[in-house]
Amino acid sequence: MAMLMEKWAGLGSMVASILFLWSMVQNHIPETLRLYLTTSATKLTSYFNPYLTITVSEYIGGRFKRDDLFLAVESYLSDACARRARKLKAELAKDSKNLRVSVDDHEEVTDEFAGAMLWWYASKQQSRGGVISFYPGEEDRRFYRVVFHRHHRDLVIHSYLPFVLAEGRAVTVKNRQRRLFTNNSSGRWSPYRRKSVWSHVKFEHPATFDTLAMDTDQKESIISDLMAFQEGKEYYAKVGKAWKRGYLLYGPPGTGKSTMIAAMANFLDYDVYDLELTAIKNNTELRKLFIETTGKSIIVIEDIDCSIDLTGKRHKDKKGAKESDEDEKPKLPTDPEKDEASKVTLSGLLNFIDGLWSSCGGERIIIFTTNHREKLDPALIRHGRMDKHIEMSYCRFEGFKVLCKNYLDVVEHELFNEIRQLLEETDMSPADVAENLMPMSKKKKRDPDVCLVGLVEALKKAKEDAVVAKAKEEEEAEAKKTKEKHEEELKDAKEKDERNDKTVSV
Ligand SMILES: Nc1ncnc2c1ncn2[C@@H]1O[C@H](COP(=O)(O)OP(=O)(O)OP(=O)(O)O)[C@@H](O)[C@H]1O
Ligand SMILES: [Mg+2]
Repeated sequence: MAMLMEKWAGLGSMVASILFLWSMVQNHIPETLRLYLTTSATKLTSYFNPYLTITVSEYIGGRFKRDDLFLAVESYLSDACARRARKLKAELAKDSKNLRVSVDDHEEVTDEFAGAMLWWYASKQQSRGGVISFYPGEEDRRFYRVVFHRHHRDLVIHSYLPFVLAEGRAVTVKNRQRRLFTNNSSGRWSPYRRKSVWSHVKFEHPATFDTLAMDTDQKESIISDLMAFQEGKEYYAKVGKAWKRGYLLYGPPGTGKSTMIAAMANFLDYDVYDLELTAIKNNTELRKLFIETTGKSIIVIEDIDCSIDLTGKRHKDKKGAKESDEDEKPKLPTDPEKDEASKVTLSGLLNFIDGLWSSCGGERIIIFTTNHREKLDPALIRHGRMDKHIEMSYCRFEGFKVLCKNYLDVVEHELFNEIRQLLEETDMSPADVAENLMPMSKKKKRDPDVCLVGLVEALKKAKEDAVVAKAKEEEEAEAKKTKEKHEEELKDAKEKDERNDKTVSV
């Protein structure tokens, strides 16, 4: 035992001496020789070692921004490989409500791609002693390193790494907190802060296509349209069109236009830009706002007919006809030169939709909503600008069944036949139907029977009101007609009298 101890002690002192000697040599041999020795050692190892290594560092070049590939690798490994790792770390991702679990430093995870085995390590490089840096990441430079057999060199560089980049980006998009943007009035724009033109809050609307009450075929058609758009990157590039699509949602108030936008955003996982046209002074501001939007987003202009007067001006101007004076809304000049400084023009808006500025990226959906489609300029809503026109209509039985299931968990009821009949005969918006299915008074609680009886009563009342309103309307129309006829007769009589007077005087 004593001999063994002695041997170990001797070995220890020998190692210590070698290390000391090596540090002395390092300090005293010239820089070039040291470099030469290191390079030769690397060459020698690589001769015997068939494995290659690629390092992906956290900060490269512009030190303020984390490298895109690094972030993608981090997301990819957390999503695809973390289950195989035994040392993980968890953190609350920035801008996100989710916990993010990723592979911890010095932990190895294996991955397989097209028959090739790959080993990933996460690690960090300590900064040179005592340096306090202003730049983020300067103290601890984190990196990921992938090791693979040199046979797979081309596969890894040309296929695997691009695959990791795409997958990692997709995971990042999936996990991000989506946002609802609204445009600030230009008085609040700052020339120094690029992001001051839009303000945002978390987008947390719970609407989905499952909770949306509407005709099933129409719903299916919208969903397949959205899916085709989302997967259509190559197609749009092939036909030479900007990767964007326009939807016009029209219908009476409370029929679910805004809810549909939220359902679309949730379905596609997109951000929403709610563009308030009345807060914009001119086309230049409109253009700037558009440039500041990002891809994977829905740009919405709600109640387009109310925000600004865009109705039929092009036609009137073209024909040189007089402008109608019934409209009290602010007038929209068609000629940009005339009032460039103070107005958003129709042509400005058309340019906006046509994606003249699509050089700043694709994958955008533009949605207009209106209660009065007929009031809009046909140029604004022609196909190519608003590719799909979606009518949101009054609640019919199919829509009612969706609401009934969502609000009351009821799929069958003895009152359904009566309700079906009443819904065919009465125009009631889904918002009003929903209101009847969700009574907030304590007395009624959420008893489905009580709610449905209440709905039947409301529908009957709406039907009676509609009959009364129609009768009144007809009465008014009749009275107007009689009045006009009477005026006409008076006018004729007056003219006749005048003619008679003239004949007498002659
Ligand atoms: N088709 C629908 N499916 C499910 N819920 C609906 C539907 N339509 C309306 N609602 C309910 O009614 C409320 C109002 O709907 P929403 O704001 O989407 O109507 P809108 O068509 O945008 O109305 P407006 O024209 O006044 O803007 C929503 O909160 C939603 O809960
Ligand atoms: Mg709305």
